[in-house]
Amino acid sequence: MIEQSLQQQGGFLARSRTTPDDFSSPLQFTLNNGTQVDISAEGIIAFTPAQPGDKDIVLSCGVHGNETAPIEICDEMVDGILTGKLNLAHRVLFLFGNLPAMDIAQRFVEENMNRLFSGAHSEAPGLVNAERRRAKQLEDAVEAFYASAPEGNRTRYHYDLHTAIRASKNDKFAVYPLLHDRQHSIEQIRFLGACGVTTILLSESPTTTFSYFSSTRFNAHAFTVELGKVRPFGENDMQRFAAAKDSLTRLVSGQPVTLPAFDERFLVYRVNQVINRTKEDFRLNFDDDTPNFTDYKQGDVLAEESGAVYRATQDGEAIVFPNANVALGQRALLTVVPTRLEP
Ligand SMILES: O=C(O)CCC(=O)N[C@@H](CCC(=O)O)C(=O)O
Ligand SMILES: [Zn+2]
Repeated sequence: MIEQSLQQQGGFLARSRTTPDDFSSPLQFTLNNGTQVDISAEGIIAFTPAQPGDKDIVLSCGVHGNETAPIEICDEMVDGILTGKLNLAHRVLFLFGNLPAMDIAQRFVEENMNRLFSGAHSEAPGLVNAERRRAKQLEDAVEAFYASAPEGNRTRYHYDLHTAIRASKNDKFAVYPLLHDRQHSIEQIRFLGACGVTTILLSESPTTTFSYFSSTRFNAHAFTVELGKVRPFGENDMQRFAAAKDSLTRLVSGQPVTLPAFDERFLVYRVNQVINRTKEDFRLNFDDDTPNFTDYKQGDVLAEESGAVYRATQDGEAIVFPNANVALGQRALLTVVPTRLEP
Protein backbone atom coordinates (compact mmCIF):
# COMPACT_ATOMS: atom_id res chain seq x y z
CA MET A 1 0.00 0.00 0.00
CA ILE A 2 1.01 3.65 -0.31
CA GLU A 3 2.00 3.87 3.36
CA GLN A 4 4.53 1.04 3.18
CA SER A 5 6.17 2.25 -0.03
CA LEU A 6 6.38 5.82 1.28
CA GLN A 7 7.68 4.59 4.63
CA GLN A 8 10.41 2.54 2.98
CA GLN A 9 11.66 5.62 1.14
CA GLY A 10 12.27 7.79 4.24
CA GLY A 11 10.90 11.24 5.03
CA PHE A 12 8.58 13.00 2.61
CA LEU A 13 10.93 15.90 2.10
CA ALA A 14 13.95 13.64 1.66
CA ARG A 15 12.10 11.77 -1.05
CA SER A 16 10.82 14.86 -2.77
CA ARG A 17 14.38 16.19 -2.93
CA THR A 18 16.07 12.99 -4.10
CA THR A 19 13.39 11.77 -6.52
CA PRO A 20 11.86 15.00 -7.83
CA ASP A 21 9.98 13.08 -10.52
CA ASP A 22 7.82 11.55 -7.81
CA PHE A 23 6.49 14.88 -6.64
CA SER A 24 7.30 17.46 -9.31
CA SER A 25 3.89 16.94 -10.95
CA PRO A 26 0.51 17.04 -9.09
CA LEU A 27 -0.26 13.82 -7.28
CA GLN A 28 -3.44 12.79 -5.46
CA PHE A 29 -4.07 9.59 -3.53
CA THR A 30 -6.01 8.35 -0.50
CA LEU A 31 -4.57 6.71 2.59
CA ASN A 32 -5.98 3.65 4.30
CA ASN A 33 -7.72 5.86 6.87
CA GLY A 34 -9.53 7.81 4.14
CA THR A 35 -7.29 10.89 4.30
CA GLN A 36 -6.94 12.47 0.87
CA VAL A 37 -3.41 13.56 -0.03
CA ASP A 38 -2.80 16.31 -2.59
CA ILE A 39 0.79 17.03 -3.59
CA SER A 40 0.41 19.99 -5.94
CA ALA A 41 4.14 20.68 -6.31
CA GLU A 42 7.44 19.87 -4.63
CA GLY A 43 7.16 20.72 -0.94
CA ILE A 44 3.44 21.56 -1.12
CA ILE A 45 1.25 18.81 0.39
CA ALA A 46 -2.35 19.11 1.59
CA PHE A 47 -4.21 16.56 3.69
CA THR A 48 -7.99 16.27 4.01
CA PRO A 49 -9.26 13.69 6.50
CA ALA A 50 -12.39 11.67 5.63
CA GLN A 51 -14.48 13.77 8.07
CA PRO A 52 -12.64 17.09 8.31
CA GLY A 53 -13.16 19.22 11.41
CA ASP A 54 -13.73 22.99 11.37
CA LYS A 55 -10.08 24.10 11.20
CA ASP A 56 -8.02 24.82 8.08
CA ILE A 57 -4.39 24.77 9.20
CA VAL A 58 -1.32 25.89 7.22
CA LEU A 59 2.08 24.90 8.59
CA SER A 60 4.97 26.42 6.66
CA CYS A 61 8.67 25.94 7.21
CA GLY A 62 11.91 26.50 5.34
CA VAL A 63 10.86 29.85 3.92
CA HIS A 64 14.49 30.43 4.89
CA GLY A 65 16.39 27.36 3.75
CA ASN A 66 18.84 27.17 6.64
CA GLU A 67 16.19 27.20 9.38
CA THR A 68 16.19 23.44 9.76
CA ALA A 69 14.42 22.55 13.02
CA PRO A 70 10.96 23.58 11.77
CA ILE A 71 11.64 21.65 8.55
CA GLU A 72 12.44 18.56 10.59
CA ILE A 73 9.25 19.02 12.65
CA CYS A 74 7.05 19.33 9.55
CA ASP A 75 8.81 16.50 7.74
CA GLU A 76 8.24 14.18 10.70
CA MET A 77 4.58 15.21 10.90
CA VAL A 78 4.05 14.62 7.18
CA ASP A 79 5.71 11.25 7.43
CA GLY A 80 3.55 10.34 10.42
CA ILE A 81 0.43 11.21 8.45
CA LEU A 82 1.55 9.35 5.31
CA THR A 83 2.44 6.22 7.27
CA GLY A 84 -0.78 6.24 9.31
CA LYS A 85 0.92 6.94 12.66
CA LEU A 86 -0.70 10.41 12.87
CA ASN A 87 -4.43 10.57 12.19
CA LEU A 88 -5.76 14.00 11.27
CA ALA A 89 -8.94 15.60 12.55
CA HIS A 90 -8.57 18.74 10.43
CA ARG A 91 -7.39 19.82 6.98
CA VAL A 92 -3.67 20.66 6.96
CA LEU A 93 -1.46 22.21 4.27
CA PHE A 94 2.26 21.74 4.75
CA LEU A 95 4.54 24.10 2.86
CA PHE A 96 8.28 23.50 2.61
CA GLY A 97 9.23 26.95 1.39
CA ASN A 98 12.61 27.44 -0.20
CA LEU A 99 13.79 24.04 -1.45
CA PRO A 100 16.81 25.30 -3.46
CA ALA A 101 17.99 27.28 -0.42
CA MET A 102 17.57 24.15 1.74
CA ASP A 103 19.75 22.24 -0.74
CA ILE A 104 22.59 24.73 -0.19
CA ALA A 105 21.84 25.25 3.53
CA GLN A 106 21.43 28.99 3.04
CA ARG A 107 18.80 31.51 4.12
CA PHE A 108 18.03 32.17 0.45
CA VAL A 109 19.56 31.79 -3.01
CA GLU A 110 18.98 35.23 -4.53
CA GLU A 111 16.43 37.08 -2.42
CA ASN A 112 14.85 36.81 1.03
CA MET A 113 11.57 35.02 0.24
CA ASN A 114 9.95 36.35 3.41
CA ARG A 115 9.93 39.85 1.94
CA LEU A 116 8.14 38.79 -1.24
CA PHE A 117 4.59 38.09 -0.10
CA SER A 118 1.41 40.14 -0.48
CA GLY A 119 2.34 40.65 -4.10
CA ALA A 120 5.86 41.97 -3.47
CA HIS A 121 7.10 39.08 -5.66
CA SER A 122 5.74 40.94 -8.71
CA GLU A 123 6.70 44.50 -7.83
CA ALA A 124 9.81 44.67 -10.02
CA PRO A 125 8.35 43.38 -13.31
CA GLY A 126 11.71 42.75 -14.92
CA LEU A 127 13.04 40.88 -11.91
CA VAL A 128 12.12 37.19 -11.86
CA ASN A 129 13.93 34.62 -9.76
CA ALA A 130 13.24 31.33 -8.00
CA GLU A 131 12.26 33.01 -4.74
CA ARG A 132 9.80 35.32 -6.49
CA ARG A 133 8.25 32.45 -8.43
CA ARG A 134 8.03 30.31 -5.29
CA ALA A 135 6.49 33.08 -3.18
CA LYS A 136 3.70 33.37 -5.77
CA GLN A 137 3.32 29.59 -5.82
CA LEU A 138 3.02 29.49 -2.02
CA GLU A 139 0.48 32.33 -2.04
CA ASP A 140 -1.56 30.43 -4.61
CA ALA A 141 -1.33 27.22 -2.58
CA VAL A 142 -2.63 28.97 0.56
CA GLU A 143 -5.45 30.59 -1.39
CA ALA A 144 -6.47 27.30 -3.02
CA PHE A 145 -6.31 25.48 0.32
CA TYR A 146 -8.55 27.93 2.16
CA ALA A 147 -10.88 28.29 -0.87
CA SER A 148 -11.41 24.53 -1.19
CA ALA A 149 -12.56 24.11 2.42
CA PRO A 150 -16.02 22.67 3.09
CA GLU A 151 -18.87 25.10 3.73
CA GLY A 152 -19.68 26.20 7.27
CA ASN A 153 -18.23 28.12 10.16
CA ARG A 154 -14.50 27.47 9.86
CA THR A 155 -11.33 28.93 11.36
CA ARG A 156 -8.13 29.50 9.45
CA TYR A 157 -4.61 29.18 10.94
CA HIS A 158 -1.12 29.71 9.56
CA TYR A 159 1.97 29.08 11.66
CA ASP A 160 5.05 30.09 9.65
CA LEU A 161 7.83 28.31 11.51
CA HIS A 162 11.29 29.87 11.63
CA THR A 163 14.45 29.91 13.71
CA ALA A 164 16.52 32.99 14.37
CA ILE A 165 20.02 33.74 13.09
CA ARG A 166 21.36 34.68 16.49
CA ALA A 167 20.68 33.67 20.06
CA SER A 168 17.81 35.31 21.92
CA LYS A 169 17.34 36.25 25.53
CA ASN A 170 13.82 34.88 24.92
CA ASP A 171 14.54 31.63 23.09
CA LYS A 172 11.14 31.24 21.45
CA PHE A 173 9.03 34.16 20.27
CA ALA A 174 6.37 34.98 17.73
CA VAL A 175 5.62 37.96 15.54
CA TYR A 176 1.92 38.85 15.58
CA PRO A 177 1.27 40.56 12.25
CA LEU A 178 -0.55 43.89 12.26
CA LEU A 179 -4.26 43.04 12.49
CA HIS A 180 -5.58 46.41 11.30
CA ASP A 181 -9.13 46.41 12.70
CA ARG A 182 -9.12 42.87 14.15
CA GLN A 183 -8.52 42.03 17.81
CA HIS A 184 -5.51 40.04 19.06
CA SER A 185 -6.48 36.52 20.12
CA ILE A 186 -5.47 35.69 23.68
CA GLU A 187 -6.39 32.07 22.98
CA GLN A 188 -3.91 32.01 20.11
CA ILE A 189 -1.24 33.53 22.34
CA ARG A 190 -1.99 30.81 24.88
CA PHE A 191 -1.67 28.17 22.15
CA LEU A 192 1.71 29.64 21.24
CA GLY A 193 2.53 29.35 24.94
CA ALA A 194 1.70 25.65 24.74
CA CYS A 195 4.27 25.51 21.92
CA GLY A 196 6.83 26.99 24.31
CA VAL A 197 6.52 30.49 22.82
CA THR A 198 5.85 33.02 25.58
CA THR A 199 7.26 36.17 24.00
CA ILE A 200 4.97 37.96 21.57
CA LEU A 201 5.94 40.86 19.30
CA LEU A 202 2.97 42.94 18.16
CA SER A 203 3.76 44.28 14.71
CA GLU A 204 2.39 47.79 14.14
CA SER A 205 2.94 48.12 10.41
CA PRO A 206 2.19 46.14 7.26
CA THR A 207 4.97 43.84 6.06
CA THR A 208 5.59 41.56 3.08
CA THR A 209 6.07 38.46 5.22
CA PHE A 210 4.22 35.18 4.74
CA SER A 211 2.34 35.41 8.02
CA TYR A 212 1.15 38.96 7.31
CA PHE A 213 -0.10 37.71 3.90
CA SER A 214 -2.26 34.94 5.38
CA SER A 215 -3.42 37.13 8.24
CA THR A 216 -4.48 40.05 6.09
CA ARG A 217 -5.67 38.33 2.91
CA PHE A 218 -7.51 35.42 4.55
CA ASN A 219 -8.19 36.57 8.11
CA ALA A 220 -6.17 33.63 9.35
CA HIS A 221 -4.77 33.41 12.84
CA ALA A 222 -1.24 33.78 11.43
CA PHE A 223 2.13 34.18 13.09
CA THR A 224 5.81 34.04 12.34
CA VAL A 225 7.00 31.63 15.02
CA GLU A 226 10.67 31.73 15.98
CA LEU A 227 11.33 28.36 17.61
CA GLY A 228 15.00 28.77 18.47
CA LYS A 229 18.32 29.29 16.79
CA VAL A 230 19.43 28.39 13.25
CA ARG A 231 21.39 25.11 13.16
CA PRO A 232 22.48 22.84 10.28
CA PHE A 233 20.39 19.77 9.49
CA GLY A 234 21.17 17.03 11.99
CA GLU A 235 22.57 19.44 14.61
CA ASN A 236 19.26 20.44 16.19
CA ASP A 237 18.55 19.31 19.74
CA MET A 238 14.98 18.34 18.84
CA GLN A 239 14.09 18.06 22.53
CA ARG A 240 14.12 21.88 22.53
CA PHE A 241 11.27 21.78 20.02
CA ALA A 242 9.24 19.03 21.69
CA ALA A 243 6.53 21.34 23.05
CA ALA A 244 6.00 22.93 19.64
CA LYS A 245 5.86 19.61 17.83
CA ASP A 246 3.55 18.10 20.43
CA SER A 247 1.12 21.04 20.42
CA LEU A 248 1.03 21.27 16.62
CA THR A 249 0.51 17.51 16.41
CA ARG A 250 -2.35 17.73 18.92
CA LEU A 251 -3.86 20.64 17.02
CA VAL A 252 -3.98 18.83 13.67
CA SER A 253 -5.15 15.55 15.20
CA GLY A 254 -7.90 17.14 17.29
CA GLN A 255 -6.39 16.14 20.61
CA PRO A 256 -6.77 18.57 23.54
CA VAL A 257 -3.97 21.10 24.05
CA THR A 258 -3.45 22.37 27.60
CA LEU A 259 -3.29 26.14 27.24
CA PRO A 260 -1.23 28.03 29.85
CA ALA A 261 -2.96 30.94 31.54
CA PHE A 262 -2.18 34.31 29.96
CA ASP A 263 -0.20 35.47 32.97
CA GLU A 264 3.12 37.07 33.86
CA ARG A 265 5.00 34.28 32.10
CA PHE A 266 4.10 35.96 28.83
CA LEU A 267 6.17 38.92 27.64
CA VAL A 268 4.39 41.17 25.17
CA TYR A 269 6.26 43.79 23.18
CA ARG A 270 5.22 46.17 20.49
CA VAL A 271 7.51 46.85 17.54
CA ASN A 272 8.75 50.40 18.11
CA GLN A 273 11.17 51.00 15.23
CA VAL A 274 11.66 49.21 11.91
CA ILE A 275 15.14 50.28 10.80
CA ASN A 276 16.00 49.67 7.16
CA ARG A 277 19.45 49.60 5.63
CA THR A 278 19.52 52.34 3.00
CA LYS A 279 23.28 52.87 2.48
CA GLU A 280 26.17 50.53 1.79
CA ASP A 281 27.95 51.70 4.96
CA PHE A 282 25.05 50.71 7.28
CA ARG A 283 26.47 49.21 10.45
CA LEU A 284 25.15 47.99 13.77
CA ASN A 285 26.57 49.50 16.93
CA PHE A 286 26.81 46.25 18.83
CA ASP A 287 28.60 42.93 18.44
CA ASP A 288 27.37 40.31 16.00
CA ASP A 289 26.76 37.88 18.85
CA THR A 290 24.56 40.30 20.80
CA PRO A 291 21.39 38.30 21.54
CA ASN A 292 17.94 39.30 20.37
CA PHE A 293 16.05 41.24 23.07
CA THR A 294 19.19 42.91 24.44
CA ASP A 295 17.89 46.24 25.71
CA TYR A 296 19.38 49.72 25.67
CA LYS A 297 18.99 53.12 27.27
CA GLN A 298 17.31 56.07 25.64
CA GLY A 299 19.77 57.74 23.29
CA ASP A 300 22.06 54.73 22.85
CA VAL A 301 23.20 54.45 19.24
CA LEU A 302 21.88 51.19 17.80
CA ALA A 303 23.02 51.59 14.19
CA GLU A 304 24.24 54.20 11.79
CA GLU A 305 24.89 54.88 8.12
CA SER A 306 25.82 57.93 6.05
CA GLY A 307 23.32 60.64 6.98
CA ALA A 308 21.56 58.75 9.74
CA VAL A 309 22.09 57.66 13.33
CA TYR A 310 19.51 55.28 14.81
CA ARG A 311 19.07 55.50 18.56
CA ALA A 312 16.98 53.88 21.26
CA THR A 313 14.05 56.22 21.87
CA GLN A 314 13.38 55.01 25.41
CA ASP A 315 15.03 53.09 28.24
CA GLY A 316 14.50 49.35 27.85
CA GLU A 317 14.09 49.41 24.06
CA ALA A 318 15.37 46.05 22.80
CA ILE A 319 16.78 44.84 19.50
CA VAL A 320 15.36 41.97 17.43
CA PHE A 321 16.51 40.46 14.10
CA PRO A 322 19.61 42.65 13.69
CA ASN A 323 21.25 41.97 10.32
CA ALA A 324 23.53 44.56 8.68
CA ASN A 325 23.93 42.34 5.62
CA VAL A 326 20.42 42.69 4.27
CA ALA A 327 19.86 44.13 0.81
CA LEU A 328 19.57 47.91 0.59
CA GLY A 329 16.06 48.99 1.45
CA GLN A 330 15.35 45.91 3.55
CA ARG A 331 14.86 45.64 7.27
CA ALA A 332 18.13 45.53 9.18
CA LEU A 333 16.76 45.80 12.72
CA LEU A 334 13.54 45.80 14.68
CA THR A 335 13.33 47.43 18.08
CA VAL A 336 10.66 46.50 20.57
CA VAL A 337 9.36 47.97 23.82
CA PRO A 338 7.25 46.23 26.48
CA THR A 339 3.51 46.68 26.19
CA ARG A 340 0.37 45.17 27.68
CA LEU A 341 -2.43 43.18 26.08
CA GLU A 342 -5.68 43.07 28.00
CA PRO A 343 -7.23 39.56 28.04
O1 LIG B 1 17.13 36.05 12.97
C1 LIG B 1 16.87 36.84 12.06
O2 LIG B 1 17.52 37.90 11.84
C2 LIG B 1 15.70 36.58 11.12
C3 LIG B 1 14.89 35.35 11.53
C4 LIG B 1 13.72 35.34 10.59
O3 LIG B 1 13.79 34.82 9.51
N1 LIG B 1 12.69 36.10 11.01
C5 LIG B 1 11.63 36.44 10.10
C6 LIG B 1 10.66 37.34 10.83
C7 LIG B 1 9.49 37.66 9.95
C8 LIG B 1 8.52 38.62 10.62
O4 LIG B 1 8.96 39.72 11.01
O5 LIG B 1 7.33 38.25 10.76
C9 LIG B 1 12.20 37.18 8.89
O6 LIG B 1 13.13 37.97 9.09
O7 LIG B 1 11.69 36.96 7.79
ZN1 LIG C 1 13.35 32.81 8.98
